[in-house]
Amino acid sequence: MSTPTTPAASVPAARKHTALPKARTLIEALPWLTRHNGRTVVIKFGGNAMVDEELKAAFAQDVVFLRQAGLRPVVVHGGGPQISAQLEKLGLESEFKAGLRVTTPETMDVVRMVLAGQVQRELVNLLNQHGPLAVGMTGEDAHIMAATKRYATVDGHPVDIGRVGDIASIETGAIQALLDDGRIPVISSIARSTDDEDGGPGGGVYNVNADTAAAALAAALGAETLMVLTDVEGLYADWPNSDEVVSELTAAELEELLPGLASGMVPKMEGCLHAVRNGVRTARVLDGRVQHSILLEIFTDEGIGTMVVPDKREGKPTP
Ligand SMILES: Nc1ncnc2c1ncn2[C@@H]1O[C@H](COP(=O)(O)OP(=O)(O)O)[C@@H](O)[C@H]1O
Ligand SMILES: CC(=O)N[C@@H](CCC(=O)OP(=O)(O)O)C(=O)O
Repeated sequence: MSTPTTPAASVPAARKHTALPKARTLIEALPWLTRHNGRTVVIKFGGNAMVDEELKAAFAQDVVFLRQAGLRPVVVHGGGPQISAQLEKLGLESEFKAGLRVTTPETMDVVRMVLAGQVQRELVNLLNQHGPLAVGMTGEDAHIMAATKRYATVDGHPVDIGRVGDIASIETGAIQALLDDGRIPVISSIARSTDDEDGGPGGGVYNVNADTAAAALAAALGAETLMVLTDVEGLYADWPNSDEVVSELTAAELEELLPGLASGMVPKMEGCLHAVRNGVRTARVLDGRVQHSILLEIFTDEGIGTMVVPDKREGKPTP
């Protein structure tokens, strides 16, 4: 007597669940998860990218996702438009020279109040909707960032723009301790002064461009990646005449382009150059107006924006 068999046609090749596409999406991210596990990522969130509530909430989700996926995200935030709005409310004017805010001692008080008391608090609160993760600090805390006076270069000449600083040194201890503890540091771009003569109102601290601060921090932390979120798609090759985005360029190529760039992009691209010249594997400028731009950039092939990579002799970047 022969053994009964089930007709082959009635055996499904593989049982498919309706949620299978979700599993596929997760599995697609596996190589990226493996590659970035344990790596530090510094994310600069620009004031111009913080335009609406949904975007801010999506930004917070992305950062928390990175943390839960085993990366070590650090947020450095800007707030230029928010500072300008507060100055206007107080009847004070905003003036920029070579892309840097002219910062009187009075302005410095407003910068500090808005960045540390308003923008940073908002980001910390958004991140902490997902758990006790974010801790906000300014560069003054635990000597994280020290700065010296910075002059703007206008028509080739140095111009005094008040309490604007350039990073002189960074102590990463407090940030590393927070990262080791599973927290997400959120840093405002204010630095303590190392100049001796400081004192009086607004004395002792400097207003640092947030792109500059993020790049310096990325280099000091030995970050894998610096991500700068802003309100354009990336670096436009021929701004403002065309919207063709430069998708990738080397440090040497960027160095050549820098003198021709307009303010706004200057501190970002200078920061990207500084980062990749100082050990950061890739520096990217992303469109912060695109929801989940961080996840799209880190976990998919469809990288968006502009990526700066080191020159070949500086080491091969991770894609
Ligand atoms: N080559 C360029 N490519 C893209 N944007 C440029 C370029 N040159 C100047 N910009 C300007 O830089 C701006 C981004 O810088 P900024 O306003 O300081 O943003 P954020 O607040 O995100 O730091 C863009 O909105 C654009 O107006
Ligand atoms: C010296 C200087 O210009 N500091 C900036 C700091 C904030 C910042 O950089 O904010 P965004 O990233 O949103 O432009 C300012 O006062 O506007």
